[in-house]
Amino acid sequence: MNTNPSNIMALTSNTSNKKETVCIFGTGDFGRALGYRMIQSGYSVVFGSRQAQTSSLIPKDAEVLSHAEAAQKAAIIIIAIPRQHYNFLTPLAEILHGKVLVDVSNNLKLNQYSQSNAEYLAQLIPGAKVVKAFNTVSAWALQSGPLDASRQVFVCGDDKKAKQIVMDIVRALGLTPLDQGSLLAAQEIENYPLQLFPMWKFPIFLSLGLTAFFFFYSLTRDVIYPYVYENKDFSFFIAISIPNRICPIVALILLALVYLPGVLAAIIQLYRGTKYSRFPDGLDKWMLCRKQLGLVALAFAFLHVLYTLIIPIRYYVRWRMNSGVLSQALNNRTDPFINTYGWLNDSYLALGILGFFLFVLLGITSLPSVSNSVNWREFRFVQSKLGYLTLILCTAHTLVYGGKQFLNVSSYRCLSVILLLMARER
Ligand SMILES: NC(=O)C1=CN([C@@H]2O[C@H](COP(=O)(O)OP(=O)(O)OC[C@H]3O[C@@H](n4cnc5c(N)ncnc54)[C@H](OP(=O)(O)O)[C@@H]3O)[C@@H](O)[C@H]2O)C=CC1
Ligand SMILES: [Fe+3]
Repeated sequence: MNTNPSNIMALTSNTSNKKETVCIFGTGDFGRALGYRMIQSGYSVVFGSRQAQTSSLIPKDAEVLSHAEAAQKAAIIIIAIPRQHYNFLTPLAEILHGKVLVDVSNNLKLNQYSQSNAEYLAQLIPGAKVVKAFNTVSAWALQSGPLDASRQVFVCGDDKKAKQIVMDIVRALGLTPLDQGSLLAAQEIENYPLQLFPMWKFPIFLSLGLTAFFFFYSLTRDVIYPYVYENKDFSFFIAISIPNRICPIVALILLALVYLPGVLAAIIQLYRGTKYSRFPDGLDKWMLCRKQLGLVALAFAFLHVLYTLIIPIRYYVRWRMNSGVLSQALNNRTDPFINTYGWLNDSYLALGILGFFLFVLLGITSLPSVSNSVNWREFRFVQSKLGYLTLILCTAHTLVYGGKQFLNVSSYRCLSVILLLMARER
């Protein structure tokens, strides 16, 4: 029997071109895809299958044997079989003793079993060294080459050497191993593929909610009110004017929400007098999705910039400008130049430009490739100090633009439309 330590040592020190033999249990989609890729990378592959016959789908350089025979040929066995069939391994426990078993399995639902698949496997075959890996790459990604899809492979396991061997294989296949620690991490790793943008959910739903709210608010104020009380049709505002009002407000609120949880956390720590206690669950989750909140905010700010840049070419704006000029000419009057207005207008634009510039800078430094190249203190400096400065500049930009007038007019107009609706109901 081909058991362990010396065997494993031999494997790690093997640097010649022809790499060691790897055994794969299961000739399903994933087993075949992995086998194919391993053969390409120079490994010898033996499949362990219930039917020891080659089908045309199986890579032709691979051998197909019974489970027991195949297991004896290699020190590493990849179990490409769904968890519910794992009990067929129990009779093989003796052969599997001391071997590295790689669990690649996924479940159909989040936390489907109380125990992770990898821990279950370790419990079934106590003498084996179980390593969790490969579950986050799909059979499709393995076959379509390393250019597509995610290259990250999360690896965890209790035996350091076994984990190292698996990580070397991952690297040899052109993928990037990420050590996640002991087998306790398996549950989390098994949940990854089942999550759909977990960190993006809250920011996206929140921004959609805010957008809807401010849309109806502006619709009432700028379209319905003039239509009802002044019989004017401003419905075309829906295309540009209203979105351009929504974008900066939502961007600003989201950006503020990036920095609010930090402040709340500090208050909680001061109040409790210690930093060694857990934050409430909601706050914890909120803190974890700050980067995503910030990026959604940046997207809204970007839209606001685009909408603002096209203002001069809008028909409505050109018409208003022309008719202003005409009415001055017709009435033989010249509006005086007011220096204060010049200052107000230019400073609000300058604040907006600087605010947006810093906002983009924040977004860029949150990219992994950039944040990896700065140290923690530099990252903190950019994300916190510059972040607050961005928030201040953008808020000032909005306030100077006339937030006060906006709120007063808005609440008056919205209220009158609501009152009218209520009167109609009666
Ligand atoms: N498909 C994918 O993209 C991914 C799959 N995975 C995981 O890989 C594992 C295999 O998936 P996949 O290849 O898609 O599944 P398949 O259904 O295609 O293949 C499963 C294989 O398991 C073997 N098998 C089935 N029932 C039994 C049994 N009762 N006893 C022994 N062996 C059995 C069979 O192999 P044989 O006929 O040779 O005995 C079968 O081909 C799963 O745990 C899955 O979660 C992980 C990441 C991605
Ligand atoms: Fe603006």
